[in-house]
Amino acid sequence: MEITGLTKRYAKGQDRYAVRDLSFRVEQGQVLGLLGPNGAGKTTTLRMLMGLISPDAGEIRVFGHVVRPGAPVLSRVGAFVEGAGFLPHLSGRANLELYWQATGRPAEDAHLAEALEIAGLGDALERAVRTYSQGMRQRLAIAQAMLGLPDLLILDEPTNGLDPPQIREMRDVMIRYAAGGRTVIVSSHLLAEVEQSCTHLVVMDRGRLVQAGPVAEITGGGDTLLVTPAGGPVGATTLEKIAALEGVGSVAAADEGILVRLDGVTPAELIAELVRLEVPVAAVGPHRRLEDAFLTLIGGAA
Ligand SMILES: Nc1ncnc2c1ncn2[C@@H]1O[C@H](COP(=O)(O)OP(=O)(O)OP(=O)(O)O)[C@@H](O)[C@H]1O
Repeated sequence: MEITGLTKRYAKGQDRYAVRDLSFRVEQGQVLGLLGPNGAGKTTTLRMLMGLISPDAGEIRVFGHVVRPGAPVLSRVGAFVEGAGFLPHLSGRANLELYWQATGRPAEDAHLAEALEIAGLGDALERAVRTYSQGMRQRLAIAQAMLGLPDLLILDEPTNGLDPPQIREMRDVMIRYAAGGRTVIVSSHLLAEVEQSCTHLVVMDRGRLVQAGPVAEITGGGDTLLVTPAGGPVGATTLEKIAALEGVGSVAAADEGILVRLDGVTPAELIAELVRLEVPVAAVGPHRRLEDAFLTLIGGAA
C-alpha cells in the first residue's frame, strides 16, 4: 500500500486540513500502527484507504491499483470501523452470512470458520446480536472485517471496549494474520499495545506525517538500556563499577532502574559483565519506550 501526497479538507475554503500531504508505504507481512493524538487525521486517512471518502489531492495505491470509492481492488481490503451495523434480531452467525451474501462472492470464499474462530464468541454466535455486550459486538465486527481473509486488513481502534485478556488476544490475532504474508494497518491510542503488536509505525499530528519507520527505530531502542536490578536500587559503588566497564558510555540511576548508555559494548556483553560483577539483574530492555518517543515526537502539540 502506498500513499502519496494525500490531502483532505472537510470544508472547502477552510484552512484546516484533516490530512495534509501525507506519504508512506506499507509492505506485505507488516503490521503498521497508525498513531497520533485526537484529531491527527488517522480516521480520515483510514476512511480514504477504505474508499469511503475521496481525497482532495494525492492518491492511495493498493497492490498497484488506485483506491477510490467502488474500486475493484477494495475486494482485497477488509475494514473494521467503529460502530459496525448489525441486524439486532439476528444471530452473530446470521449477520456474518448475510453480510457475505451481499458481497455477491461465493460462500466458500468467506472462510467463515476461520473468521469465527478469531472472534472467539463460542455459543454466543447463535444468539441474537441485541443480547451482545460491547466487546462481543466488537469481536463480531472484527470477524466481519476478516471475512474472505483480505490481503489488507484495516482496523480503526479495534481494542476499544475490549477487556485486557481480549486486548491481548487481539495482539496475537494481528501478528498471526500478518505472518501469512497479509498486511494489517491498525490505528490505536494504546501505545504499549502498538509497541508489542506492530512491526512498523506511522506517527501523525494535525494531519501531517511526523515519523514513519520500524518500531525499534522510532522507540530508539538502540544505545541506552534500562537495567532493572532485582531487590531494589543498587549502591553507588556498583554504579561506578558498571560505568568503568569497557564499552559503557555512561551510567545513571533512574526511578525504574539503571540507565546504561552503550558505547561499543553489545547488550549481551553488558549482561555478561553485570553477572560477573554480581549485579542481581531482573530485566534488561531498551530504555526509550514508545510512550516517551511518541510524546517527544508530538512534543509541543500535545
Ligand atoms: N466529517 C467531518 N466533518 C468535518 N470535520 C471532520 C470530520 N471528520 C473529522 N473532521 C476533522 O478532521 C480532523 C481529523 O479528524 P480524524 O477523525 O481523522 O482524527 P483522528 O486522528 O482519527 O482522531 P481521534 O484519535 O480523535 O479519533 C479533526 O480536526 C476533525 O475535527
